Amino acid sequence: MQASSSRSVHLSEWRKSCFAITSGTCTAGQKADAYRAQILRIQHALASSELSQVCAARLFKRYAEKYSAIIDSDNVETGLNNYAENIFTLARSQQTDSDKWQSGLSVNNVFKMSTVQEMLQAGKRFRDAMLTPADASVVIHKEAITAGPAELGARGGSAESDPFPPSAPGPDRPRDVPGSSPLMGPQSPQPPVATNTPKTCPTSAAPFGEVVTAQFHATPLFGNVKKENNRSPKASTGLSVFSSHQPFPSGCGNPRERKAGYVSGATDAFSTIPSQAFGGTEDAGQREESSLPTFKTAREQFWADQHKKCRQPPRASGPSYGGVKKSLGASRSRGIFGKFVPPVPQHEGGEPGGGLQSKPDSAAPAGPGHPADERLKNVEPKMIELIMNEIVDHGPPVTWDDIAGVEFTKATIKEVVVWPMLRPDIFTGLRGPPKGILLFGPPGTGKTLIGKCIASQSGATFFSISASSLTSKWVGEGEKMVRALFAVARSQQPAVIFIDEVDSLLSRRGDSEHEASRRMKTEFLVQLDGATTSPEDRVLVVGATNRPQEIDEAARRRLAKRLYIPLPEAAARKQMVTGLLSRERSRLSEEEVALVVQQSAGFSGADVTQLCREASLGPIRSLGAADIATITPEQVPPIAYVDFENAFRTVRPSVSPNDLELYENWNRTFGCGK
Ligand SMILES: Nc1ncnc2c1ncn2[C@@H]1O[C@H](COP(=O)(O)OP(=O)(O)OP(=O)(O)O)[C@@H](O)[C@H]1O
Ligand SMILES: [Mg+2]
Repeated sequence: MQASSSRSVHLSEWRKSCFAITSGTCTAGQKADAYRAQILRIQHALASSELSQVCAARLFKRYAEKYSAIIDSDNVETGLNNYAENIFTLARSQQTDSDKWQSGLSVNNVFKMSTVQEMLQAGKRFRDAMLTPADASVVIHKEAITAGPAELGARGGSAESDPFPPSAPGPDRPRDVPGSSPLMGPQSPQPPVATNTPKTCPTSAAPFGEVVTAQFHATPLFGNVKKENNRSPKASTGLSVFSSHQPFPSGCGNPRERKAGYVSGATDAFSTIPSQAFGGTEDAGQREESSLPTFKTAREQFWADQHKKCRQPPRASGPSYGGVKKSLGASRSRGIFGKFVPPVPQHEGGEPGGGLQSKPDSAAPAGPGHPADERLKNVEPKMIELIMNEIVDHGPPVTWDDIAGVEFTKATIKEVVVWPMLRPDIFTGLRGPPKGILLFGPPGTGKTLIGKCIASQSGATFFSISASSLTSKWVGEGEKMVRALFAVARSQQPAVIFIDEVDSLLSRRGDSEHEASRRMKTEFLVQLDGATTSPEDRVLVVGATNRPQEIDEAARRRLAKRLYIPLPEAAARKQMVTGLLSRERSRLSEEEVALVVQQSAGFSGADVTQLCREASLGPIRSLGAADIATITPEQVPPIAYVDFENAFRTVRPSVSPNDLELYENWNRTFGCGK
């Protein structure tokens, strides 16, 4: 009964104020009063559970916007241009003494406020005591840390989000009581509780921050101090002073911002997370910090110093092994210099684990003369990074025994790649290794496999480069990429640059060819020739191709060791077949294996592998579909000769006799084998 009568009272008041607002005869001040009254009524209704939170939030937002529009407007007829005073009034639930809604404060006399004076003094002190920007930052933080917690602790919450001083009247200061509305204390369903309102007004911090920042911007040191000030004890004091009803300048700051803050703050206030009410201010501070470059934090200064150090040559580094492909840079924390990956390790002062690993059996020295840096000084860091990504460091290791046949080739490669890496002191002068090797032969004979074996066994930094990695990643700059490649390889020596399908990179230069492509090839030849390298440099280029006749004649000369990788002979095929069958269950007799070897004459290594794969599927095919679903691996029948017979029906040699003749001719003409 009582409740219904109070509701009807509210309703009639509501109607009255609605009429006052819409009548068109009331002044801006009256309208603002009416809106304010409505806002307070909404708060009251919410506190006494007459309105749902959703409904109250919606109404509050609506009236807050209208109210804000009037007090912010500088139109003398429709607005009050008196924001701050009215916010105070709203906060206190009192009407201002000033009938005219004019603030006693002006922009000038705001600087006489003790709080503002304090801030200015603090700024001056910082400026005077400034040693470096980093030091200043430390001071600011220190102050915030030393003085802040006491105040925060006393308040039992965020000083920023609670504009009330500890001395504010207790009952009217609802704390963060779980389940209670942030607007109204749980035990205060009394009409308008003014002290709750500031929580709905994050703008209470905004004008403050704006004034302070405007002053501090005069000195570069405080270029981005806004956030610090908001956090500093002085900022807290300022907020306390502000909320303890000290006058504050009106008209400072952008009314639209204030309005937005007010309205969003109002919405926040209706959420059940009071501490969010001031979140927007904090974020804004962070954004602002990043946009003002004049001030460096200690961390930024540290990074800048580090960066300077990185640029300076002194980096004693031994040659590094290329066990780092992809992991180089990818696993690093790059910090603010994200893109740049130093191509050589930083043993001193570098990031732990960030650089390259030490090459275990590295023979070549890089040493204290920092040759790596010297070599790379004219190379773009981005290109260095791309090249470093071509270093091979993973994949299953391939041993020399995994390569069947090609004994002469294997011996030659050991001679020119492995031993010189092990004993550079012996392999000098005439015994010095060649600068380039060309592996050529029919497809599927193991050229790439040999490349992988060199990568695993040589102990050198192994760059696996394809024409596409030199051209497509850096369109039109292939020439520079080639230069970068050799520069990086020299810095990582001993190094092997393996170029699979080298014909696509070093095909004969033609008239119709694109200029960029020609230039890249020419650069490659220059680098390969060693004109730009010293005789001690241990960089070996290994090219592989199944189209040797297409290689540019100048490149052919530079790839001095041209090794023919022929189709595997019977012994090699046998080694392959037995090797492959040893990993599966099979019941081929010696004679049957010999038959398979005999029948596979003319097969390449890849063909033999394919034959064995096909044969291995024979036992499975003999099973029914139902058995395949249920059978265990052990129950799969072993591979038999009959499976090879069937496989021979589908697997054919991939190299034709005509093709073979071309290779053999080319080998006779240009090859260096026996
Ligand atoms: N001599 C060999 N010993 C063992 N396996 C071999 C040998 N030659 C070829 N193979 C098998 O054939 C596969 C293909 O070989 P690889 O890719 O090295 O041929 P390639 O000469 O590079 O061919 P292409 O000229 O077409 O690039 C290898 O993965 C390996 O399984
Ligand atoms: Mg290949």
